[in-house]
Amino acid sequence: MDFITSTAILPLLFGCLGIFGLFRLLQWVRGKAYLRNAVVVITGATSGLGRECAKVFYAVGAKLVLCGRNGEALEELIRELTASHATKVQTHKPYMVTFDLTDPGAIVAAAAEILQCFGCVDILVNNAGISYRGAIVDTTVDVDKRVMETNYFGPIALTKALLPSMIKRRQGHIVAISSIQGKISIPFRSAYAASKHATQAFFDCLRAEMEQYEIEVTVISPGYIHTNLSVNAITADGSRYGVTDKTTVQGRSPVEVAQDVLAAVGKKKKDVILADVLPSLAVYLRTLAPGLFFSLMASRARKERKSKNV
Ligand SMILES: NC(=O)C1=CN([C@@H]2O[C@H](COP(=O)(O)OP(=O)(O)OC[C@H]3O[C@@H](n4cnc5c(N)ncnc54)[C@H](OP(=O)(O)O)[C@@H]3O)[C@@H](O)[C@H]2O)C=CC1
Ligand SMILES: CCCCCCCCCCCCCCCC(=O)OCC(=O)COP(=O)(O)O
Repeated sequence: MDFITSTAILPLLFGCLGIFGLFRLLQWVRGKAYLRNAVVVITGATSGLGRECAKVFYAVGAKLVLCGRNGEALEELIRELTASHATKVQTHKPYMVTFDLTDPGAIVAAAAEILQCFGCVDILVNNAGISYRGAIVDTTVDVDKRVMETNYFGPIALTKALLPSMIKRRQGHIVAISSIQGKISIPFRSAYAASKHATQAFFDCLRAEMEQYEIEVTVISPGYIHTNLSVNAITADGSRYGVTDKTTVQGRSPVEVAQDVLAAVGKKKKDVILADVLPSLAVYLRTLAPGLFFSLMASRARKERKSKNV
């Protein structure tokens, strides 16, 4: 046995590890080359994950178009990016476009401005979004619409405005930052979970339809991230939630998640879950044992109602 181990298994093992390592290295080099000088549009770049994505894409030499509603925050980010010299590759001063994703006219104008300025878009990262907290019975349909407009109709409108130029070039990559709540629905998040399920469905359809043009579609579904998402969430009556939940505080750092987003885009992944074990398992449970999953969610709703005395 010792003889077999030393003469056959170990060299085979090291050989496999070597090939795997080489494969990973090649993947990494190809990913970096794919992103260098690429025109990358990032929505929701003023804060949280979008801001950190801006930093990692900038550092690999992408030509950034940073989008958001707050022009001052975008200017500050551009100042911060251009002031840092911590990268070996040639970087490009980002361009900024301010618009609200709930305004269809502004989206069309923003897309036209970007195309006029850069001639094309290589990668669109649909990151901007808002969350929601509330019971369905208390929530006005206006609130449902606001969440859908920001998280679903806005991103798909921007995607549609940029797609024709990608199709013409037979080149492009659309990224949707969804959520684990695009795969499973948890109580008191109806509008948010619905908007993320719609996102998942739309971009899955898009991926299939765009294959003939060699346009890539990546849907990324993160678990909790420590950002302003919860504090900026809207409630049943449309007011701001204003609280940073414990789950948000305990979430992953947006710096790390942005690195995972960069890697997923560089590898042209189609569908990525960036969550801890329990939420990831919950996705499988929802498919394999839906009855059990629904009981767990009902119990979660009972507990939450009790803790809030509603
Ligand atoms: N944080 C988390 O736990 C998770 C987040 N996600 C997703 O990640 C994405 C980024 O969120 P995150 O960074 O966490 O949250 P933040 O609240 O920190 O960032 C949200 C971004 O979206 C922008 N935005 C919101 N509404 C609009 C609008 N109407 N028009 C244009 N831009 C808008 C905000 O810009 P402005 O400055 O204009 O408000 C801001 O830049 C979202 O899609 C979210 O659903 C997914 C899973 C988990
Ligand atoms: C085989 C055993 C399986 C055990 C499964 C147990 C089920 C556990 C349920 C876990 C639910 C996880 C919910 C995760 C939600 C999440 O990560 O959402 C990300 C967000 O988008 C956060 O937004 P929010 O506004 O809700 O903070």
